Amino acid sequence: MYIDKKVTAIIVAAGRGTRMNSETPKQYMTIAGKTILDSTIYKFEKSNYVDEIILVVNKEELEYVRINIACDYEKIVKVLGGGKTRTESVYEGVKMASKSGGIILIHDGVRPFVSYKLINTCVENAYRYKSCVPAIDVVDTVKVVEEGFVKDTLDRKKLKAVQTPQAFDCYLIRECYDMAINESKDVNFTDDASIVEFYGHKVKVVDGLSRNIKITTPLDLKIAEILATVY
Ligand SMILES: Nc1ccn([C@@H]2O[C@H](COP(=O)(O)OP(=O)(O)OP(=O)(O)O)[C@@H](O)[C@H]2O)c(=O)n1
Ligand SMILES: C[C@](O)(CO)[C@H](O)COP(=O)(O)O
Repeated sequence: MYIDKKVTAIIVAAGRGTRMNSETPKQYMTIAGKTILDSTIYKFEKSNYVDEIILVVNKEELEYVRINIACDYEKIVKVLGGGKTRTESVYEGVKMASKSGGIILIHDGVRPFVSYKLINTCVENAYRYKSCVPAIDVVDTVKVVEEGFVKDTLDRKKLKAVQTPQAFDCYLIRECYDMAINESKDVNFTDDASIVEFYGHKVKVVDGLSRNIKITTPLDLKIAEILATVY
């Protein structure tokens, strides 16, 4: 499909990886000889649709990343310092990318197994619908638990587990993020689409990929080592 808009990928990698329990932030851990962050950036560098990449990292690592990582990629146009939460880190990228007039992809730096096809699908659907997220079916039964007892069992047929990249028209995501940051600091948004939904916009859902895991825990790292032998 011909996309007559600039496509900017924001890769957020400013987290500390507390659930990984490791001194080195997980995005700098190595799998199959490459850091997780390098493997992630590579997918966007080689994507036919992506024109430029904005990388968001911890402020303390800015210099290191600029010198040792960013210079290896032609599409990285900016390395920015992130914030205390994922939302704050994404916002730094959104403020910069929204000047492009195009499409913004927002991706976790710790999802290196994203495919080129999924990136394309998200861009194409954001071009058409302004917002798009990839999602997979939930395989467990999900319950609402309060004070150690089940309050409710949710209808699994209606549930999806959402991944990144999440793709948006740049003006829409900028407007929603501006409002969220300025007005709703108490709301706990765990992904970017939630912010767009919160302000009443529809979000298109496309099929995600089981292998597109977010490397979060030591077990995920073991799974990632196996996935890296195949993808
Ligand atoms: N302040 C933050 C927090 C998270 N992230 C990024 O958002 C993605 C998804 O977050 P998560 O897996 O939760 O990473 P961490 O915050 O590092 O992990 P934890 O919650 O276990 O500390 C990661 O690429 C992470 O680096 C970020 O850019 N800025
Ligand atoms: C954005 C996300 O990856 C979608 O599944 C997820 O919500 C990030 O959550 P985290 O709390 O930063 O791990």
